[in-house]
Amino acid sequence: QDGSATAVPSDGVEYLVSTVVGGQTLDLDFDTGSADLWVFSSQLAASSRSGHAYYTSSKSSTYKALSGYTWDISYADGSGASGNVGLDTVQIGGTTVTNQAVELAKTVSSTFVSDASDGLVGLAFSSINTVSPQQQSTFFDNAQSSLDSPLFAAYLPFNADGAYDFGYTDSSKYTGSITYTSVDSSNGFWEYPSTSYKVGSTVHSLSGYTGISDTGTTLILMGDSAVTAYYNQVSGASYSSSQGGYIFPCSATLPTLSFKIGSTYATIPASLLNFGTASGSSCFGSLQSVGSGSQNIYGDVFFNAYYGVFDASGPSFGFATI
Ligand SMILES: O=C(Cc1ccccc1)Nn1cnc2ccccc21
Repeated sequence: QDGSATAVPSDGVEYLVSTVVGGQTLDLDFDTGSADLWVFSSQLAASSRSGHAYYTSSKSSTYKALSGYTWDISYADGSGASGNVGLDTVQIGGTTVTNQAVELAKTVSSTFVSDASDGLVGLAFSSINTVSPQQQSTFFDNAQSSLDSPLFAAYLPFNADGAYDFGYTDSSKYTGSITYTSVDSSNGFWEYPSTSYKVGSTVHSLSGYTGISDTGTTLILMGDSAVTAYYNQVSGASYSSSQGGYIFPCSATLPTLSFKIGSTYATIPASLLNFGTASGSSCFGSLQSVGSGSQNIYGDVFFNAYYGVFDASGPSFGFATI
């Protein structure tokens, strides 16, 4: 059944959604860049659980263990988690899935211990789910048959409560029309061609590049050529190895950044491209390097400017100004 769940900004790093798993409430990070639903669990060492709500399978009357099933995920930022698997009822807003694969963490990397979320809800394609010996389906894949339309949407306004809508798009959350582009799901991501960008009004080619809509990434991550071209237009900008990215004087004037999603440019306003104070009078850029490869990662900063629609029919990705 269609529904909407509130997404609350946390530390400016992620948006958390209150989710009920087997009657137990956890604040989960919705991640369109991965496909595992995993939770902090009673199987974690107490030191790893500190500061977190966690799931205890023995306290759920609807939990069913999947004997011998395991999961082990590594994310592009070097973090990771692993554990075992069961089935339980998961409620997100007004949408409920019974017999959802719930991945119980036995280990989590240090970044998760210090992070605010109590686990993740993967909303990429189930083809990249890590459960073995039988891959499991995402919450969205399992929910689709009960939704009016096989889609979900992310509304993540800057420094304000947002929402994930399941089964419908909410015209009160965006202006103008939604522009859609075909998605190539062969890598398991919501991925599409992204072959040009603009720094201010200057157009640059990015031949062969794609973009990924990834709510599990905070910033906008692009190839080094784009990142260099952008910060060359910012007075006093430099790469700081100690800060782990490009910084600039907080007083600097920033150009806008636009990039093609399919054939339509999305434009990120200068205000969103200053991620905030790095140290002293230096500010950290919202645009950073993705490292190697030809996939740009359009994270939460993109969704601060655009309502994003993830439509399984096609599949396609749509965006509209918020
Ligand atoms: O890993 C990343 C950021 C990243 C770094 C380097 C290259 C490409 C992307 N995002 N992410 C997406 N989903 C995540 C889930 C957990 C941790 C990080 C997550």
